[in-house]
Amino acid sequence: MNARHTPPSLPLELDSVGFIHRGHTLLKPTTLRLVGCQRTLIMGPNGAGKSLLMRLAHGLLTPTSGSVRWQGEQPAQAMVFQRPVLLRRSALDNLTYVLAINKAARPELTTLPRKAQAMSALEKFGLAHLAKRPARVLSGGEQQRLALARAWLLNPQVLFLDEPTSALDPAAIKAVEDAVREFHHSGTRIVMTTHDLQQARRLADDIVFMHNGELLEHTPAHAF
Ligand SMILES: Nc1ncnc2c1ncn2[C@@H]1O[C@H](COP(=O)(O)OP(=O)(O)OP(=O)(O)O)[C@@H](O)[C@H]1O
Repeated sequence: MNARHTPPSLPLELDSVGFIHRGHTLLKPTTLRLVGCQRTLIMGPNGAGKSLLMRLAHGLLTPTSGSVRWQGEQPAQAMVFQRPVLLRRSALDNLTYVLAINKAARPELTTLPRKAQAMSALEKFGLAHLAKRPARVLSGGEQQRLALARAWLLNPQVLFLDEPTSALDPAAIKAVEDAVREFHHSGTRIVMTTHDLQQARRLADDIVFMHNGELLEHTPAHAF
């Protein structure tokens, strides 16, 4: 493995994590332990609570009951959404910006000049020829690869991906899946939602199955 960093050896633990909104239980108390440098795919029908579970795990949302904790120091995390949120500037500048705003919190990211790091990430994800193009005019697949390049620069120990391929054609889906493998090989733990069982079989080490705001199963991928 060509690891860029030591993967989080200590697990992420969700202990009876629940989420109630305006009297409606959207996530029933859920206990989940993610250990090692695995690729965990979260599956289930629309409205099952997949994104909710992931946002709670990432810390974007606070549970209304239970707790989310990393045993040990909280690792560096990044998240890629179904529709990438990109700034109104060039592809290259979207990347240099993320390095600039993380300068204080993550000084280790600034060992090389920002532009050189950003260009190398664009090259890695096949976007170097689009460096100067405004990010928001890129195709859906290109935007998703740019979001992945941005996450790559942050060198996350854990990458959360929320249905990153649901709006993409087969070639773009393959590019995203290859990128997920690349993150995994570099030592990043993956937590990703998908509707696509075949994709889960291609990518997952373990699968979490949700239904109606409830975690029904957490199993190794080969047993799903
Ligand atoms: N922050 C929030 N506040 C209030 N309701 C929410 C919030 N996040 C999600 N919900 C609701 O919780 C339910 C589960 O949503 P979630 O997005 O987790 O489903 P999902 O399994 O990811 O579905 P899909 O496959 O359609 O994306 C939905 O009814 C949604 O409207």
